[in-house]
Parts: sequence; structure tokens; C-alpha cells
Amino acid sequence: MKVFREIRELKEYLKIERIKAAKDRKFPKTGLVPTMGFLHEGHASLLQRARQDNEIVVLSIFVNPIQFGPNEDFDRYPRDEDKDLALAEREGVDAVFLPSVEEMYPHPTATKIKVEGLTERLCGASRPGHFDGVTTVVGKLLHIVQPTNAYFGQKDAQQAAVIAQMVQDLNFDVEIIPCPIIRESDGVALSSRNVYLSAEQREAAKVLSRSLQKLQSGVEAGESITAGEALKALTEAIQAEPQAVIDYVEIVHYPRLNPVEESTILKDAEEPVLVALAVKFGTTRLIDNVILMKKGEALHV
Ligand SMILES: Nc1ncnc2c1ncn2[C@@H]1O[C@H](COP(=O)(O)OP(=O)(O)OP(=O)(O)O)[C@@H](O)[C@H]1O
Ligand SMILES: CC(C)(CO)[C@@H](O)C(=O)[O-]
Ligand code: BAL
Repeated sequence: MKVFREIRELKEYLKIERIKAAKDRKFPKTGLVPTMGFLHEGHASLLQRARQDNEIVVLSIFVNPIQFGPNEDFDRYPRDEDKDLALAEREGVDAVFLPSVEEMYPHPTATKIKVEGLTERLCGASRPGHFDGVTTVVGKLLHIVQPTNAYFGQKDAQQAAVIAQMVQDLNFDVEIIPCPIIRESDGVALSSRNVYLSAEQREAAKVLSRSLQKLQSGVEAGESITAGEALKALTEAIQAEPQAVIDYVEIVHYPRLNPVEESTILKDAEEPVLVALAVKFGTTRLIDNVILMKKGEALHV
């Protein structure tokens, strides 16, 4: 496994790998998995999917300062390079890209990529400018690596939709592959930020997946619950947990994120429905969601 800290070195490596393959009249597919590190089994699942689909797998690890707000956790975001490299090696990654902030942003960023509309709701409303930072860094990574496929987790469902929109609007030649949420055995979605939680907060955090999954199994079992009723039930369940402070609970169509009418019976919705929430436990903000779809329907971003 190769580790690159400079853009120039990574591009040179990819060029050589592609020239070598071209001699055998092959064009190797490249899969990119962008992350902020402190890797867990959620990240591993993206790497496994990338390994299945591609000849070359590139993992990027970069805690991107421009997607954090001034009062957010950029400085204390968890980092563990040795552990990350061991997980990457275990998953058969070919190249890890670990740039410094100066390498990615040698000048104050005069140029940003902004996706309008989709970024104004949900996490975009709570974290102004966040998605401009995400699309700018992902745009740069896509240009640097030129992957065939790029992999994003559905835990960040809005992020996957925003990136897919950017790729479509700006004609990036890449397939965006959404991957399912990986959860702990008690239902809590894996997240690097879970390390911030005290034992009591970690216990309380179970309310998120428990209430989302209750809704999902009800809808899948054919219950006629409306979007308005679902929103009320979810909000009440979370408010009943004293440690939890709701940032938002929303029910929208996916991937366009347009609101679902309160009177819509969820099991009859024409398009997939995203039930998404962001909830604070102390200073730690967690997100989680479920996507309600018709049986056998495939997820598109
Ligand atoms: N539990 C999970 N299941 C599937 N994918 C995940 C999971 N957690 C993170 N990912 C995906 O991994 C990629 C990198 O995410 P990131 O490094 O921010 O990890 P994270 O655990 O979500 O961290 P954070 O705690 O900052 O939200 C994103 O595409 C994200 O959606
Ligand atoms: C996609 C990403 C790596 C961009 O910094 C980040 O937002 C994340 O880890 O989900
Ligand atoms: N996984 C999303 C990155 C962030 O919260 O900044």
C-alpha cells in the first residue's frame, strides 16, 4: 500500500498505473473513498465495495477545515493515522492520500463550488457554508484522482445527494455510489464523533436509531401512518430522552429533498422518502436517517 502526502506524487502514481495497464490494453477502474479519517467499520464497508468494483482503490483522509463552522470541532476532531493505515491495509487499499491543509489549500480559497437549493435545508440550514466546503474539497479530490467511481455513506444522505448534483451539473466523469449505513449491534450508527460521547450519552443516543427503525418497520409492515404523524411520534420519542436536544427532524423526498406533505401516507409515497434527524447530546451533534422505499426499489442519488 502506498501513502502519498503530495498531490503531484499521487497523480504520478496513478498515471504510471494507468500506463502499465494500457500496455495490456486495459483501462483500470479507480474507486475513490473520501473520508476525514478515524476510520471505523462504516468506512471499511465503503472500502470493501470499492475493492469489489475497481482495480485501483484510493482512500483519502483529510479533515477539511473549510467545511467546519467557526464554533465547530475542527481542532478536536479525532485523528489516528497509524490505526487508519492499518485498517486501510486490511481492506486492500492501493493508495492512501493524506494531504496537509497547506497541500490542499496553498492559497486562501478564492474558488469554491456551491450547490444551491439542496444545501439550504436539513444540515445545510444548521451548518451555514458546510456543504460549500464539502463540494469544494470533493471537487478537488475528484479532479486529482479522476476516479471511475466514488463512494459515499448514506449516513450523510444529504451529502451524497449534494455531491451527485454537483457531479451532474459540472459534468464530472464519475459514478457516485451511495452505500448503506453501518450500525453498532445496538442500532447506533457508526460515526467518528461517537468517541466524544460519555457512557450516559452513548446509551441515550440509542433513541435515534430505535425511533427511526420503529417507524421504518411500521411503514414496511403496511401501517398507514402520515408524514405529519410520523414527525410528531419521532419528535416526542426523542424529546422524552432527557440527554437529547433536537436540531432538526425532517421528512423529505430523496434525493431531491423537497418536503413531503404532512397528509401523505408514507407507505404510498411515490418517490423514496428520507426521514432524517440531527440531535445534540451535550456538545456532540449526531445525525441519522432511514430511507423509505418501495420493496425491490433501488436507491439513486
Ligand atoms: N456508519 C456509517 N455507515 C456507512 N457509511 C458511513 C458511516 N459513517 C460514515 N460513513 C461515510 O464515510 C464517509 C466519510 O465520513 P466521515 O469520515 O465524516 O465519517 P463519520 O464517521 O461520518 O464522521 P463524523 O462523525 O464526522 O460524521 C462519508 O461518505 C460517510 O457518509
Ligand atoms: C466527504 C468528506 C470526506 C469531505 O470532506 C466529508 O464530508 C465526510 O467525511 O463525509
Ligand atoms: N461526515 C460529514 C462530515 C462533517 O460532519 O463535517
